[in-house]
Amino acid sequence: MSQGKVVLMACGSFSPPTYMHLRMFEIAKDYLHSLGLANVIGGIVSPVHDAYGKKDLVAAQHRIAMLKLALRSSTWIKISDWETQQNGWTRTRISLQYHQDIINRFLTNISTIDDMDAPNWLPDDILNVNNMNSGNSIDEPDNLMERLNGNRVERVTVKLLCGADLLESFATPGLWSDEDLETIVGRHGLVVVSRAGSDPGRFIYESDMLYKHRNNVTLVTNYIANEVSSTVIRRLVRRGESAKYLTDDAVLAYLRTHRLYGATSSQTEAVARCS
Ligand SMILES: Nc1ncnc2c1ncn2[C@@H]1O[C@H](COP(=O)(O)OP(=O)(O)OP(=O)(O)O)[C@@H](O)[C@H]1O
Ligand SMILES: NC(=O)c1ccc[n+]([C@@H]2O[C@H](COP(=O)(O)O)[C@@H](O)[C@H]2O)c1
Repeated sequence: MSQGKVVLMACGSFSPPTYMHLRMFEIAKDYLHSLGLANVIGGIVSPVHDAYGKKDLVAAQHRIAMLKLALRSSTWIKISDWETQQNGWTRTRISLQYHQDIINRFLTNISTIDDMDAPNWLPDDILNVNNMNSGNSIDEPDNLMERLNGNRVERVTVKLLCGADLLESFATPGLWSDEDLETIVGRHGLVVVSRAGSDPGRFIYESDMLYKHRNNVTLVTNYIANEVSSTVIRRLVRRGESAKYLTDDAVLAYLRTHRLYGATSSQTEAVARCS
């Protein structure tokens, strides 16, 4: 059954962004469309706050700058700096809910956000509200929204897009609250891209909560497996080795210019000579 209009949101460090961080959006969108599971109308990358404190997490300003470079050719994936602008780390449930609320409020033009400028992470399709609302059926009518707007409005669901390793982190004691997971999986939904060394199907089967909500979890097999990760890029950069073709050249140039992850000036000069 179609899950209606969906925005895919990926949360993470993106320190630095890799081709796989962006590739997973394309793989997921194609899969959902090809099976008629959902109409993906946008993608959001939400880098985590500096206070998340993960090893090698460089300042959000750098991670966002690198994401902008990596995404400059994308027509549909936007970057939200909302998490990075908060006073501290934001739980993923809160972030999903925030972005979903803003999108749906924007669509229905509820008075509380009348004077709100459209955030720059808002998918282009959302901005074109008239197109959004023409001739669409409603899967789950929201009477409040209809009453407020006087129109038939199809709500947008923001789903968490992640790799199978993030799904498996749900079992790490103390990392996620049961209540948050219930909301993330039950109300938003997950789109999980396979990753070497993970068995998300088994993981779902072995979790009562995930099994209960399995209709709201889409597993996407990445047949063009690619195990590039931020860790791999940081390691290569630290060792003065080439990370070319694992992420955008402009991202590599940026991290060298700013001496991130132990990049050295000689690497900077080498890039400058080659470009
Ligand atoms: N190669 C990959 N295949 C599938 N999903 C991936 C891959 N690399 C990253 N992801 C997903 O991207 C999201 C953001 O992850 P994150 O920023 O932690 O990237 P990472 O490359 O795994 O980072 P690090 O190496 O620093 O742990 C997560 O949902 C993660 O599962
Ligand atoms: N309880 C939670 O909401 C929770 C727990 C762990 C990680 N996360 C999120 O998952 C992402 C994980 O990123 P890393 O894989 O880089 O650690 C981050 O965006 C982080 O905020 C959320």
